[in-house]
Amino acid sequence: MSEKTILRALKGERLPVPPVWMMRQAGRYLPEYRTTRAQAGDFLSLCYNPDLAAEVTLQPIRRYGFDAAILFADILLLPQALGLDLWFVTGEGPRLSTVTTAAQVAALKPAAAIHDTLSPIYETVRILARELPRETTLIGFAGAPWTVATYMVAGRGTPDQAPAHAFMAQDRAAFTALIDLIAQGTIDYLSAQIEAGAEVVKLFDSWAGSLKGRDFDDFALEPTRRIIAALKSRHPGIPVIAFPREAGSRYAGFAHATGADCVALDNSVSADWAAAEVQKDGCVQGNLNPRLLVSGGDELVAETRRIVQAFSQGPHIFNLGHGITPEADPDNVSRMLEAIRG
Ligand SMILES: Cc1c2[nH]c(c1CCC(=O)O)Cc1[nH]c(c(CCC(=O)O)c1C)Cc1[nH]c(c(CCC(=O)O)c1C)Cc1[nH]c(c(C)c1CCC(=O)O)C2
Repeated sequence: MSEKTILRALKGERLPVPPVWMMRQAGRYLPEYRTTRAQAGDFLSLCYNPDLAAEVTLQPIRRYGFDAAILFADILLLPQALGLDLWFVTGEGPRLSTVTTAAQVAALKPAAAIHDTLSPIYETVRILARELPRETTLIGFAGAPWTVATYMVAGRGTPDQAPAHAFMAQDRAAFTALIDLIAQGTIDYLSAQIEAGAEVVKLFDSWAGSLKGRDFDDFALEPTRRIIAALKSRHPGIPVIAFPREAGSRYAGFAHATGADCVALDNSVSADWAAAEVQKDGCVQGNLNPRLLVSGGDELVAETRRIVQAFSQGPHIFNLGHGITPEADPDNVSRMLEAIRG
């Protein structure tokens, strides 16, 4: 059987050793990333430089032999392509011009215009499709509409997404129009990544946990369902991973309701619960606390083995519950891989 291990797991196959990759595997914990980033100048220049973005995507593959590479880019490039200003403040994070009224939503560019800004990203994907080892799966990605909207409304990351909740409460129709525009842009953006060579796509809904009840249905579940339905009709056979982070009990049934082929789990849910309630609908991924790659030791090995064991009865891709942090020790990643692969 020569099909790539990640694609087999995404089709529902249970593998004796789970395939593995890590959220944020190309990043500041790697000295070679810091060197290339310095060469690019700043983070956004790195994202929009296809040769250097492909280089940093390949670095963790060379060092660790992960089963998947994730395109190096950012979820906030789409808001920039829709007309917002975007910049990164060193040590603080992203800043954007904001969208807080119906008139500002109406003034954004149409989804069809995004390719003018995003075409270098498609070039990165084309380079990677040529250069990756034949056993490595190439994952494209975008933010899910709610998470992207939280940054567009607040102009930055927020602990509780209060500005987006306030916009929603004040003018639900205008907020819905914003979500719809992002969803359409996301469909076009991910389609272009697939056409350039992405074999799997992932939707990051990092702030899904702050949506409750009907708001979760309207702004996390429904846009994800719509994006997946459109992608499946344009690109049958391309698997989609959904990451509704901190969805808690709403992880149950999420794959079924949205059509996702795999649900990525954060580290706040129990692996045993997720094995029973989420994995019964298909492949799962995630759950290791990224803090353990900073602290290492026996706890890292024990937790890694516990997660492998908990998900061993069904389709599973090993991953973290969130991105690896800059403080992580690269040697701890090797220890984690040894605990998985033996
Ligand atoms: C919310 C979000 C963003 N970006 C992303 C999310 C969703 C996942 C999550 O919840 O973490 C997704 C993302 N960001 C990045 C990737 C690249 C692929 C990979 O995982 O290796 C991916 C998939 C690179 C990045 N995106 C960013 C970096 C660090 C930039 C640097 O080199 O200084 C990287 C490698 C910057 C970024 N980008 C974003 C923030 C809030 C920040 C600042 C925080 C930080 O610095 O870690 C927005």
